[in-house]
This record gives sequence, C-alpha cells and structure tokens, in this order.
Amino acid sequence: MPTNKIVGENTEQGLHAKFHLQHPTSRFALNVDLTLPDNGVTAIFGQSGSGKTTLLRCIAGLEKAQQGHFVMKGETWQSDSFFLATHKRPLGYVFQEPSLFPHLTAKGNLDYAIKRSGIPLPADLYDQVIDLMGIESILKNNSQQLSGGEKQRVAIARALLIQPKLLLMDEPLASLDNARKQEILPYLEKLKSTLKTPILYVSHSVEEVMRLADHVVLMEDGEVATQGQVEEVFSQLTSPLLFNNGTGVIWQGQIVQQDEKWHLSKVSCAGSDLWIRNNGDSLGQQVRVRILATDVSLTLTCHEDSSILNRLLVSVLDIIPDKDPAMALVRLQTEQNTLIARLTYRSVDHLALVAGKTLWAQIKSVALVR
Ligand SMILES: Nc1ncnc2c1ncn2[C@@H]1O[C@H](COP(=O)(O)OP(=O)(O)OP(=O)(O)O)[C@@H](O)[C@H]1O
Repeated sequence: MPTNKIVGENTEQGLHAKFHLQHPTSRFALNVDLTLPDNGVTAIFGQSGSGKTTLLRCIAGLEKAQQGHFVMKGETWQSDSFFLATHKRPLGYVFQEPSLFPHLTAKGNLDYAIKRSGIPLPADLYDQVIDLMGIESILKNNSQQLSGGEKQRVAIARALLIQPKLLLMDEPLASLDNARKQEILPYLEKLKSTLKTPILYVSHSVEEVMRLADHVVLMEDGEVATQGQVEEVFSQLTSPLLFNNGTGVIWQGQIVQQDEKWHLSKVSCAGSDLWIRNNGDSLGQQVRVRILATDVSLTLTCHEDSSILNRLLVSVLDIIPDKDPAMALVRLQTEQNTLIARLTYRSVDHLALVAGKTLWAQIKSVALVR
C-alpha cells in the first residue's frame, strides 16, 4: 500500500475529512470539512437524512464525492488527484445489518475475513477479539442459527480481525430490539476501552452517544452543525436535536470515596462532588455520569432538610425556550461544568431567574453511564 504522505502539511495526527457531494438524483448535498481525533469514539449524530451514512460512505470510498479529501495520521486516502479504492483502505465497516455469509459458521466468517485481509494475524489477537466480543461459545454455530445480537458481535469481531486503522460503525444497534441493544452496549464499551483503533460511530440515539462517544459531530442537512467533546456538545443546546426528553449533561469523574454503610460512592467531577449508588466500581475508577435536565430543580437557599443527596451551588448562564411553551431550559454553571435544569416558566418567574443569579441546584438522580 502506498504511504501517501502529504508533504508540508501538518497532518501527521488526526483525521481530516473534507467532502462535497451532490447526488444527481436528489436535492441532498454533503458539505463537510472536519478535523477529528485519531483515537477514541467519535459519534456522527443527527436526524434521519442529515447525511451521517453518506459521510461514512465517503470516508470508506464507497461514495465518490465531487470533491473529496481524506487524510488519516498523515496518510492520504483521497485527494483531488488520488483515490485509494475501498478494498485498499485499511478500515473495518460494521453495518446496521450484520451481513454474515449464511452458509458459513461464525468462525468460518471470521477465518474468511482474516484470509482476505492478507495481513498476518498476531498470535494473541484472535483470542483477544473473541474474548472481547464474548463469542467463544458460538464460534461453531452456523451464522443462520445466531440471534441478531450474536450476529452483530461476530460482525464486529470480523471487522476487528482485519486489523483496521479505522473502524466505521453505521448504527450497529439500530436493527436490534431494546433488550439486544442493552446486551451489546457493554461489549462496545469494552471495545472502546481496550482498542486503540479510532472508531467513527453513526447513531441517532442520544443514549448510545452519551454512553460511548468521546467526541461528537452533530450533522444537520448535510453539514456539521457543531462538533466537540461529548460534554461540550450536550451542554451547548445549540441544536433542536438536543431538545428532547433526554436533554441533559454528561460529566466525567472519578470515584473518590466509598460509603460502605449506605452503599454509596462519591464521584468527583471537576470540582463538583456527587453521591451515586455504589455500582461495584473501585476507588480511583474513571466514570461518566449523566444528569437529565428533568432531574434538576432549583432553590434559592440550601435545603439540607431534603431527601435529595446532591446539592450544588450554581449560577445561571442563560435561559433557553424549550419545545414546550410552558417550559424553559436553564443552563447553569457549577464549579467547572455546565448543568441544565428543565423548569416551568412559572418557576423561572417565581425564582426571578436571570443570567448571573446564584442559587442551589438539587439533583434528584444521577445515572452512571460508564
Ligand atoms: N444514492 C443516493 N441517491 C440519491 N440520494 C441519496 C442517495 N443516498 C442517500 N441519498 C439521500 O441523501 C440524504 C442523506 O442520506 P443519509 O443516508 O446519509 O442520511 P442519514 O443521516 O444516515 O439517515 P438515517 O439516519 O436515516 O440513516 C437523504 O436525503 C437520502 O435520501
């Protein structure tokens, strides 16, 4: 494979994707110019028809954009004068539907992919991937006998065994029912924490994005509406897509104290401490918590006589109208994070909320998402 280094450009790190594509048969146009991290999970998030799959297909070389540039860690896959064919791009692609060969066993599907990749497999990688996806016991099963969730785990293992430099996942959970989704999500979390390969993960599920993503690209009408760290994007409230029942924030933290008596753990999140139920996480562990806007209420004084465990001193950043005309989303500044409370306008008026006002946020529930 050619190395295709771009001379004179600082592109040794990160992914650079620039595409302009106009489908001849539709009004849709993709116009993106993105620089993304070359590690962790980047979620491509957006409503149906916003261009998420088209972007992934351009990166894979499955869609030939009128103008296309793609450089990964200094290696050009596409430019004005160069186009690396899809089968030569070192990527794994996991689709919504697992698409295994029906006449082969799970193992047969994996062996076929390894052989086709032509890259020698390090001795321990096979076992590591099988273990990571938890598919040891189903390897001998014919792929037609596998459940939807098992098929998808085999398909992910297959994508990993070709040793990709980039893993593209297009709504890998979309064809599964909720129970199967919940079954696979822990495998994806394990994958993310074990694997060094960057993952571009297309989804329109807030839950999946909040659980898995480090970085988020929000797509609207073929363009990038916003992008950034997952905590940043969800606290901005710049897009109508972020206004729904799942509106809330994500905080990164660390377990700093265990309370054996009450089965609680204290999570320190950039200067704000939160008590959560002890989920068996060990001291020092990095965790991610999600606080829904509907679980935050505001008081002018600190209510220590309340059943609510978590109270933080906050100041009002801004007040944004919700989709429901009776409701407002109040963005709040904590020590170093942003918090969002969903209140009625009547409460906003009653508390005389204005930007800069200091008050107490009571957090009814904090969910551990990782
Ligand atoms: N081959 C094609 N020819 C014409 N139009 C297309 C083609 N492929 C996609 N489109 C259109 O491009 C737009 C973006 O489609 P795309 O599949 O990228 O969206 P998406 O955000 O991935 O949506 P979803 O979440 O529903 O999968 C849509 O309006 C779609 O109808």
